[in-house]
Amino acid sequence: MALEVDVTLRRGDRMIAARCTVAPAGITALFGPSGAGKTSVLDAIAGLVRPTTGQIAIDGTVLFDSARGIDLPPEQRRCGYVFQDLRLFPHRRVRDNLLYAWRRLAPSERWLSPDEAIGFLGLGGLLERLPATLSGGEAQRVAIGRALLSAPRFLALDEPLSSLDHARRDEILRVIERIRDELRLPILYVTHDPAEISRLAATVVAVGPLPGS
Ligand SMILES: Nc1ncnc2c1ncn2[C@@H]1O[C@H](COP(=O)(O)OP(=O)(O)OP(=O)(O)O)[C@@H](O)[C@H]1O
Repeated sequence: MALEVDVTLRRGDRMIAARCTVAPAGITALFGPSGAGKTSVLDAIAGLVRPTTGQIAIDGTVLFDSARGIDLPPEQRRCGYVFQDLRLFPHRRVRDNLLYAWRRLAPSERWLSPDEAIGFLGLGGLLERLPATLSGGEAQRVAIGRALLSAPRFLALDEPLSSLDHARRDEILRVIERIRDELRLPILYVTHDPAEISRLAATVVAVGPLPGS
């Protein structure tokens, strides 16, 4: 499944442009300096911010088309979004965070079971914990698990290593590589770190302001 994105969007007084094809398997990195608009582009793809113009489609399904007035709500886009600040539900235990979207899916839409996700991410010992008691790496794995259990067509990871120490970064990088290689899910990966891009062998898409804006 290829995700095709060609949009412009307004943020405050700036216009941001993004054009990319996210490959069916592998990692596509949205790269650019702080404030370039990378998170805004993920938000637009996920359906949280409405672009000014353009189209977003995945495998023939149009998620957004300004000219045709198509703007699918987030839950129909099936974007597994892992926010930079994770946004785990603080009052729900890990188990209930993981199952939040999964419980709302039709059984036919589910392609991963909770047991598979828990095993894949090594979350078995954390299920009764509240998010406030988790380490940064554990919380990141729970957020990735919650996204995977929402039966996504693709995963969007916003600077997933930014709040982690060196050892935890390596752990999460290995998780992301296994999602790429074993689950073979398209991954859109926001970073401003060239080392992450070369380690993940990602295709790079530059995000920046529209010339003249
Ligand atoms: N809700 C908003 N209203 C107005 N301007 C915004 C809003 N959100 C973001 N911006 C502005 O839009 C621009 C792009 O922000 P965005 O967070 O998308 O950049 P980024 O490339 O992800 O940055 P970072 O790497 O620092 O996370 C910035 O100038 C930011 O100040």
